[in-house]
Amino acid sequence: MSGKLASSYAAWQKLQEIYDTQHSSLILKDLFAQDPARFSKFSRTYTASTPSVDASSPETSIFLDFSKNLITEPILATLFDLVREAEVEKHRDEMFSGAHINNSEDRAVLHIALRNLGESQFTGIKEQGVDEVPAVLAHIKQFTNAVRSGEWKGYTGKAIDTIVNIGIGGSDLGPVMVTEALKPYAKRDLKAHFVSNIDGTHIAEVTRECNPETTLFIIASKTFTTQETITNAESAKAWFLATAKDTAHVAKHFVALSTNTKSVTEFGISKENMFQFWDWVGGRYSVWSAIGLSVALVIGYENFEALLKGAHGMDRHFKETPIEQNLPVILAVLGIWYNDFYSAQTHALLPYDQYLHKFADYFQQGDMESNGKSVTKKGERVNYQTGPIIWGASGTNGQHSFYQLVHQGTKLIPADFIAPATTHNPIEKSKHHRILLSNYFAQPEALAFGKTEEEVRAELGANAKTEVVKSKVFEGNRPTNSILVPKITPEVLGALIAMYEHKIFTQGAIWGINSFDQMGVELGKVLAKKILAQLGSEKDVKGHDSSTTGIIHQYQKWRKE
Ligand SMILES: O=P(O)(O)OC[C@H]1O[C@@](O)(CO)[C@@H](O)[C@@H]1O
Repeated sequence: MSGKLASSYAAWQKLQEIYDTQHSSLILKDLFAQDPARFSKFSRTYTASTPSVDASSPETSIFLDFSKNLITEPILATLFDLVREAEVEKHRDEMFSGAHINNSEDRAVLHIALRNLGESQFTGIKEQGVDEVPAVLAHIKQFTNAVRSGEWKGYTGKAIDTIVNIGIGGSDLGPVMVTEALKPYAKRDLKAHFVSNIDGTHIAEVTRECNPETTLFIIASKTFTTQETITNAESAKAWFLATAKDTAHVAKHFVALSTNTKSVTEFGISKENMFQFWDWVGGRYSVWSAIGLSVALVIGYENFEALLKGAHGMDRHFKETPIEQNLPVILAVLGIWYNDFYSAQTHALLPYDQYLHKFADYFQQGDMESNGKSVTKKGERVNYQTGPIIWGASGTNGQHSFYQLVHQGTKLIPADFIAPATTHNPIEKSKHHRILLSNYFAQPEALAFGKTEEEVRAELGANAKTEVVKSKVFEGNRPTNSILVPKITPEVLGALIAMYEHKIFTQGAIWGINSFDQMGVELGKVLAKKILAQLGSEKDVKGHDSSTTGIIHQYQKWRKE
C-alpha cells in the first residue's frame, strides 16, 4: 500500500532545491527566446487507438500544449522522477487489477471496468459485479430505447416527454455536466430536469414544469440513504400520487439507480425498475454507471456508449503509455509543481465552449472530494499541500468576471484553457467561433508574456502619470495549459473526463492519500440531523456552542412557518 509522505522522496527534495534556487529565473519570455523548439518539446497529442464509433465524427484526439508552464526539461525530468519514486504506475496497475486501493473502506476502485465494453485487456477482474456490467448496459439500452421511442407509456397511456433526475453530488453533477456538454446530441422533445438540493424550491420549481402523466422520475443514489435525495424522492412520489392516486402507477413513472436493492424496493420501486451499480464505483466516478441513465435517455444509448468508448481509450492511454508521453501524468505533475512548490492554492478550468459550462463544477467534486485529504493512507498527517481548490467558468464569460485577478492579482492561478477547433453552431459562417477562439489563444499569451512598463509608457506617452502606467503593467509569467480537441463529441468528452480522473489519481498516488473515500462529508451531516431533531421540538436547543445556539434562536424568532 502507498501512503509514504511525498516530502520524503528524493525527487521531491530535489524539486524543492530547484524551486529555491531557480524559480525567480524561470521567465517564460526568456525560456521561449532561448529555445525555438520549446513548443514542440512541451506539447503532446493523444489520439484514440480505435476509430470513432460514428464514422462522420472527427477523430478522438486531444492536443496538449504545456509549453507555457514554468518548467525546463530538467525540471520536467525531475517531476517524472517523482512519479517513478512514488510508484504511480504500480498503483495504477493495482487499480486496474481490482485491488482494494480504497483502503479505508476496503473497496476496489473500478470505474474503468464500467466503460471497457468487454475489451480483453481489462477483463479477468475478480470483483463482484464486474461481470454484470454488460447486463446493466443492456438494460439501460432497452429501457432508454423504449422511453425515447414512445413504447414506454405513462399510467394514462401517454409517452414520456419529461425526465427528472433526483440525486446529489456524483448522482447529479455527472448527469448535469454531460447532458449539457452533449446537448447537440439531445432528443430535443424530451425535457430533462435535475433536482439535487434539499431546498424545497428545487423540486417545487421543477414539478411546476411537469405533467405527472408524462414525467419519469429517476431516483439516483448509490447508497439510497442520502437525506436530500430520499426526501426529494418522497416528495416527488407524493406530488405524482396527488394526481395519479393509485400506487400501482408508480412503476411506470419511477426508476432507481443504486447499489442498495433493499432500500430501493422499500421505497416502492420494483427491482425490475432498478439499474444497479456497485460499491467499487465512487459517486464522483459514477456517470459511466447506471447513474448515467439520464444521459443515455437524453443523448441516446449509442452516444452514451460512445462516451464510454472515449473514456476507455483514455484508460488505455493512461495504462499503456510511458509517463513522459502520458497526458494525465503530465497534467498531474505540473499541478504538483505549482501546488506544492509555488504554493498555488487553486487550479482553474476554463472551457471556451458554452456547452462545457458545467465542466469546472463537475471537477470541483471530482478533484476536491478525491484529494481534499490531510492524512496519508497510513494515517500520517501530511506536511505538504494536497488537493487544490478547483474552480472555473466557460470563456469568454470569465474574462468579464475574474480575469482581472488572474492577470494582475497577487495570486498564482494555474489554469487549463480548453476548446474545440470546430463548433456545433457555426452560425454567421463561424464568426462567433473565431472570436471565441481568438480569446482562447490570446488569454494564455497575455498571461505568459504580459506587458512591460516600457510598452505601456510607449503607448501612453512620456507625460503619463506613473500610477497610471503602473496600473496597466501586466507582469505575465503566469502558467497555463492549452487543451484543444477537434470537436466536443461523446467520445472526445469521455476521453477528456477520463484524462482528468487519471490526473487526480496520479496526484493522489504521489501525495500518498486515499483519493477514493470521502470521510469529510460525514460530520456535517450528523450534526445537521441532531439539530433537525431539535428544531422540531418545543424544547430549547441544547448541546451547542453559543454561536450555533444564538443563530438558531434568531431563526426561531423570524421564521413564519
Ligand atoms: O449517490 P449517493 O449515495 O446519494 O451520494 C451522493 C453524494 O453524497 C456524497 O457526498 C457522499 O455522501 C458524495 O460522495 C456522493 O456523490
